[in-house]
This record gives sequence, C-alpha cells and structure tokens, in this order.
Amino acid sequence: QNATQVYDYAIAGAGTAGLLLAIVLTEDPSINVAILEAGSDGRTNPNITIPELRGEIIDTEYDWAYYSTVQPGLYENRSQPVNRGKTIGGTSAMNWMIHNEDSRIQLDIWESLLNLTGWNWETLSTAFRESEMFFAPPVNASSAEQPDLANHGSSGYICSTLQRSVLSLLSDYVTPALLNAGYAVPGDRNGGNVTGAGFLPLAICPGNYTRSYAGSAYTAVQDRKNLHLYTNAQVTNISWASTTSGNVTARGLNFVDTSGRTSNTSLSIHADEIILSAGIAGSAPILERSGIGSPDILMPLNITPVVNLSSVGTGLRDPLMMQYQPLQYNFSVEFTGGEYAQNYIDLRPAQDVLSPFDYNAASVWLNTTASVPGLEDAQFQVFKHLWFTRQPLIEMAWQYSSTQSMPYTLIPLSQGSVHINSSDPLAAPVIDPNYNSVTATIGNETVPWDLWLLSRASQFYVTELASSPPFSEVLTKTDPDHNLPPTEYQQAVFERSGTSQHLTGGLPMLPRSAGGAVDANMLVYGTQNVRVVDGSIFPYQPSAHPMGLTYAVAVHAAKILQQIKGSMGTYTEDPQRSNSSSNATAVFPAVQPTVTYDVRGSAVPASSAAVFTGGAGRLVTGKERWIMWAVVAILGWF
Ligand SMILES: Cc1cc2nc3c(=O)[nH]c(=O)nc-3n(C[C@H](O)[C@H](O)[C@H](O)COP(=O)(O)OP(=O)(O)OC[C@H]3O[C@@H](n4cnc5c(N)ncnc54)[C@H](O)[C@@H]3O)c2cc1C
Repeated sequence: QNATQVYDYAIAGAGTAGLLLAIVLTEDPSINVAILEAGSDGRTNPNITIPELRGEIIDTEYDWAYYSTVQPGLYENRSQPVNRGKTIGGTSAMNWMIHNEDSRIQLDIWESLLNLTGWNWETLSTAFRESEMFFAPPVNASSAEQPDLANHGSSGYICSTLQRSVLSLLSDYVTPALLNAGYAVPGDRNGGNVTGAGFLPLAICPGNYTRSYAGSAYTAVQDRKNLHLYTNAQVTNISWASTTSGNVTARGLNFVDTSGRTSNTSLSIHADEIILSAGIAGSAPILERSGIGSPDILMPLNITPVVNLSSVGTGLRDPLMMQYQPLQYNFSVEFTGGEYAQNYIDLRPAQDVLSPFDYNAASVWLNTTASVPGLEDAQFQVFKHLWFTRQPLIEMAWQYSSTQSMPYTLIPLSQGSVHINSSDPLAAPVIDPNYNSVTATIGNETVPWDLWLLSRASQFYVTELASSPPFSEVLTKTDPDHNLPPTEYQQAVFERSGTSQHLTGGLPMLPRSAGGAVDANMLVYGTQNVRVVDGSIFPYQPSAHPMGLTYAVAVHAAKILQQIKGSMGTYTEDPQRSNSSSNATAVFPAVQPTVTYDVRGSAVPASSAAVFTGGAGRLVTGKERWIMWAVVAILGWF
C-alpha cells in the first residue's frame, strides 16, 4: 500500500457482498477500491472449489467458528454454532449454494411498507440478474421446473445452473405426490412467484463443475490496477476525521495484520467512503468499536461514544430449523449423476401447511397483537402482511442424503443481537439469535411462536405426503412419527431444532425512528460517509436462502454508490439521492398498512372489524375476541 493514497472506497470484509461490490465498483477504472479481508486466500482449496465438498471448511482456518450464547429457548439451552466464512469470498465459500428464490411481494414491501426508496422487487431482481450468468440445465435436469431465460442473467459474475444429478426420489415420487395433493410446482422462481416445490439453480460453473462465488468472481478480475485486496487484514475500527455531531466523518479503517508478517502493529488505510461488509458477526462489532452504538454497551468498555445509535447490533435473527427428520422408503434411492442433490425445496405459505384450525387460531393471535418483544413494529407488520397475503413462511429442504426433509420457519419472529463485550479488538462478538423468545396465545395455549409454527407445519406436511401417492406407496417410516399427538410431536421437534445458518440482521436498513441503523443509501445514521453493505442490513428475514439476495444487495448498492459519486453507473432510480443522512427525516408511518386483510388474505374495507389493523392495532376486548375468533374460524373453512 502507498501510505499516502486515499482510496475512493475502503471496504471491510471481502465476503459475499463486499467482494462483489468491490468488483462492480472497479468496473470503472477511475475508481480505486481497497478491500481488507481478515481471512486468508483459500481459492485453490478443493474443499472450497468442489461443490460436493461443501461444509468441509467448517471449523478450519477458513471459518470464524463462532458460537452463540447459551439459548434458553432451545432444548437443553443449547448454544448454536455460528459458522461464517473467513477467506476471500466469505461465507459464499462455504455455503450450500442455493441461488435465488425471493418473492415479488416481499421485496416490494421493502419500499412500500418500510419506506426504503428504490429497494423493491424490480430493482433487486434486476440487480440479481446482473450478478448472474445462468447456464441452461443439462438434459437430465428435472422436467417439472423449466427455467425461463428471461428471468436470468447471462453476463454476471456468478455462474448458476441446475445440478447435473437428479435424485429419483424427488423427481419420481415427491413432485408427483405434491401434484396429486393439489399443489402447483412453480415455474422458474426467479420470476417472483416462488411458492411450491422444485429444484433451484445452484451457484456452480457447469464447465468444470466448480463452485461459483465471490472468490471465483474476483479471480476473473484480480489484475485490475484499481482493485486492491489485502488478506489477513482484520479491521478493528474506523478512524475519524471529525467526530463533531452532525459532521461525523470517517478518515479510514484501522486494521491488524494477522498473518504474522508484521508484529500486529495497528495499520490503517484512508478513503473517501468507508463500507462495512464484514457480515452479521463483523460489521456491527466494528461500528461499536468505533464509538457508534448504545452508550450502555460502549462506556463500560472505555469506548467514547461518537454516535448514540442503540439500533446497532439489534434485529439479528436465525430461522429455526428442525435439523433431523429421517424418512424411510422401501426402494433404493438413485442419483442419476452421483453427487450433490440438495437444491430441492418446497416453500409454503401458512395457509397451505397448517390445519384450518391452527391457521385460524394463529391468525386471531396476529390480528389481536400489536407488537411483540424484540421485534420492531415495522417488522411485525411485514410479517403479518406476508402471512395474510400467502407468502411463503415455511420451507421444506430435501437433503442430498435423501433420508431427510428439514423444515424451517423462514421468517422467525424471535430476534436477538450481536454486540462486543470486550475491549480486545480481536475478541469474538457475543451472538444471541434469541431463539423461541416470542410467545403467542394460540387458542387457550401459550406457546413459543416459532417452535409452534415449525412443529405444526412439519407435522401437517409429512402427514400430507404420507397420504399422497406415489410417495405414500414407498414411505415406510417417519421419525418423529407423524401420527403423534401434536404436543408430543412438538417436543420431538424441540429436541431437534436449532440454527439454519441463515442469520441476517444486526444493522437493519429501516427508518431511524423504526429502529434502523442505516438508511436507504446504506449510510449509518449520524455519519457522513460510513455505509454497510452485507446481510446485516436486511430489514427483515427474507423468505429465502439469503445468498442470492446478498449478491443482489451488493449490485444494487454499487449502483447507488455510483450515482452518489456521479461515476459511470447508469442508475437513475431516484435522482434525488443525497450523500448524507445525518439529518435523516425518513419516518415509519404510525399506521401501516392502510389495507386490511381477512384471514384468507383478501383486502377488506377499512371499516370491517376483526382484521389486521396494522401497527396502531388496538387490543380487542374479550367479547370482541370471541366474535372475531368465530368469524375467522367460519371463514377459514371455506
Ligand atoms: C454453513 C452455511 C451454509 C449456508 N448455506 C446457504 C445456502 O445454501 N444458500 C444461501 O443462500 N445461503 C446460505 N448460507 C448463508 C449465506 O452464505 C450468507 O448469508 C451470506 O453469504 C452472507 O454474506 P455477507 O456478505 O453478509 O457476509 P460474509 O460472506 O460472511 O462476508 C463477511 C466477510 O468479512 C470478513 N470479516 C469479518 N470481520 C472482519 C474484520 N473485522 N476485518 C476484515 N474482514 C472481516 C469475513 O472473513 C468474511 O470474508 C449459508 C451459511 C452457512 C454458514
């Protein structure tokens, strides 16, 4: 590094989002980007490049190998592993590689319900396509789900294709059973309609069948003179040019050389704009170590607060997953290709995966509850909106080993936090996803919401499959037994559930008044030039595996930055974008949405009773509640 150089952008973390962001920004040769990665370069390691070896870098030097705090909401208070990639490409170097599956409605909500101007399905799906280089499926691919090339990119940095192996169990038994049970198998999910079962594209380059990820994208452009990637460079904090309130301006990033090449003396780099892309376990801690966060957390660690922003480190969540659900069959499962076959997923709205009784009882609880602890009201409203508009809230992930279908709640209501608790800049953060912390009253019972939904949905799903031919003809055993009484089944689910490794949040992109840490320009509130671009900023958990959306966020963020800087980007979405939100005025409206819904998701006139009333929803009286319950119960049977 040239000690006097001031880069246009300095990025902390060369992971999924940060590295793709750097690559897109440096398409303009006049833009200089430095990107600092705490991990080393694993790009030639077969455990990273060969798709079938996925997971092999867990607990190696390429993994932060963090653990959550003890979790009172899980069986035996189990702490959960929090695996995150620590290498070029970040967690995209270790993940399970499912590409994209975001629904149109739920991304449109970013703009319409959450006031995130310019963030909607159109802009994010465009950004996703621009990240993608899609290869048409091989001859053996499932015929049930044919890709529509119009929904895919052809010149992006991340290859995608359908897998070359197809598990006969899925194509010959599960899909026909679901069709027999009356469920549509969606077409190409990249069009925004994601509900249903089928195969998804994987992030694989079909030519040599290697993993395609942010690291391989970097390999293709690593000779760019304006892109400077430093490995073994662990960012500790932001250095400030000004900490005057209203003009808090960063000068650069301080980092430690962890390679041993130097003696860990603190180094620094300077830039006009600072971007944190250190992921859910890295970005919020860097902000806190820089004096941005809650004084209650900073002052005991002798960190002088620079911006009082208590939303830093909040809104972290991990969809609760049942990690083990073996099914047994009386035929031997065959692979046509002999390898990896896990990208078969079934996404279901609550209406399709709960009994009418359960669905109605849960709808009553949602309709009569204005807020829950640990969740911003804006996020709760989004959940209600998705619930009543039939968006997918439960996923069944069919495992490559073929003996399991692993269900999980796509959008947990329980949220926790990620914070520092040590003045040692290299210490691990305290990660608390706070599983099963939201309780709900369903009928006469008080239950942990996420566990209840997971258990009821799983039992319903397996019961349905067990009675739908041709799957029912080969299924010999379900474990837990789907015929168990619901409370016993729930106990079995409880004993098997934990992380899905799909953590997002920690620095929510929301209006400041709605608990946000960054605005729609990714700018940290109260600062002039510090932004966050990674999975931390998702305003709520998407109903999807997060990697595809993380790439889309990176590309969309690059366009916003290009427009702010006035460089080569052609982004014209919102010409009014400003470079600062220090005096952000974005406010989440007190009453949202204006539309109300009946239990089947149909909009009803605002004057109707017994419906979702939005954030300002009042609690109903006992009598009203009984009438409401009767109404939804009756409606639900039609
Ligand atoms: C085991 C596993 C399986 C998964 N499977 C899937 C899947 O099948 N499909 C899917 O869609 N998603 C999957 N995910 C989730 C998905 O991979 C992540 O959500 C996504 O990659 C996160 O991207 P990110 O940019 O936010 O962070 P990351 O990709 O984690 O990038 C953060 C980067 O910052 C670096 N960093 C951290 N702190 C510092 C610091 N102080 N200084 C410098 N650098 C730092 C890290 O080393 C890392 O390289 C999986 C995750 C895991 C752990």
